[in-house]
Amino acid sequence: MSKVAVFGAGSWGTAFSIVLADAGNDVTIWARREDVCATINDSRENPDYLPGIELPPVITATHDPELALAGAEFVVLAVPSQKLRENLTQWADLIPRDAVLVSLMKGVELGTLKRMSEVIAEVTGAGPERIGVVSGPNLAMEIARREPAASVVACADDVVAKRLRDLCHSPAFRPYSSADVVGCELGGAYKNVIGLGVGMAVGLGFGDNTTASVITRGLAETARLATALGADPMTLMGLAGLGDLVATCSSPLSRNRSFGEKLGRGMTTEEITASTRMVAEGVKSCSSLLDLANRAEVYAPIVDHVHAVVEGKMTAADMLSSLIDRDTKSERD
Ligand SMILES: NC(=O)C1=CN([C@@H]2O[C@H](COP(=O)(O)OP(=O)(O)OC[C@H]3O[C@@H](n4cnc5c(N)ncnc54)[C@H](O)[C@@H]3O)[C@@H](O)[C@H]2O)C=CC1
Ligand SMILES: O=C(CO)COP(=O)(O)O
Repeated sequence: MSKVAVFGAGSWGTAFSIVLADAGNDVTIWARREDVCATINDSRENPDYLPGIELPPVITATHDPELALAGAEFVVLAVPSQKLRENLTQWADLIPRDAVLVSLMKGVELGTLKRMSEVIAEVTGAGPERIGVVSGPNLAMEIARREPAASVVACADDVVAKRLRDLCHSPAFRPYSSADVVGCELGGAYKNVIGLGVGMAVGLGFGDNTTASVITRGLAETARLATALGADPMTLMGLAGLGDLVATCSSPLSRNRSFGEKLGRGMTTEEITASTRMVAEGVKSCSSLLDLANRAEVYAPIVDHVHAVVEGKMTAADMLSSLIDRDTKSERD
């Protein structure tokens, strides 16, 4: 049994805490809101994010980071990507020096264009052997219901990747280890943007040919950027690439796909953002991924077009016409 601190009591932080508890660990969740801590501790539920799911007794919640981090062997981070730096800066000095930091987040920081593992390294000074990533087709509500699913746990250090694998292998959750942190993180961040694009097509009333085309060309685009930035292309063919893309783009549970669907039906980004409490990471990361692609001189037409719709510079209908209108080219280019 390991002692794990999970920072973030949203959908995925809470669902992954269930996985960790089912895998035999002692889990303390840090929640930003004290009322969420009280509800988790008293009612064994987190109704704002996972209504109807009973949390195992081994999970407790606290608003005090020091309490959550005391003796923690693993520190799991599950706050919105754009909020990681400001939060982690406050917690960094409290983190035990030998604890492994694990990112559950799927985004790229605006401005710095850093992946979450890079933000973690910068803020805490932890080396690559102390930083892991979990990414795969893991819609929080399905995981919380213990529906069978697999995922990838990546760390540059093979021994630590295997420890992470053991840490979260539960009766319903099967992790595979990998050394490709870059591929897993970029696969996870990019699929959110492709999910927005697919959602737009659904919102416009288009069918499976359109969505399959966006998914497949989205995967090509993801692999193009990720490999240019050092990822193994095979990672993108695996659970953290294709697997996550399929789950996100097929599921009405995906916040990114749902957000895109509303854009496709004509709502604005501001209207949709105001109507939900949950994060759709692609709305911000489309901008940072586009900047990353431009910096690496990688052609990224889907991210470019999704970004234009999110920014209100193009309608979803014009986005799809414009993507089709482009000069034709080889499928492998
Ligand atoms: N929900 C899912 O199915 C999955 C989500 N992820 C990723 O996990 C990360 C977290 O997402 P979710 O838990 O789904 O989000 P969520 O929207 O369900 O919850 C976000 C949590 O962060 C907290 N939060 C919001 N603003 C904050 C701030 N300024 N400082 C500190 N905490 C703040 C909220 O109170 C909430 O507890 C994201 O990067 C997401 O892409 C990854 C896999 C699955
Ligand atoms: O990452 C996810 C599934 O793997 C969750 O997707 P959404 O953030 O779009 O809900």
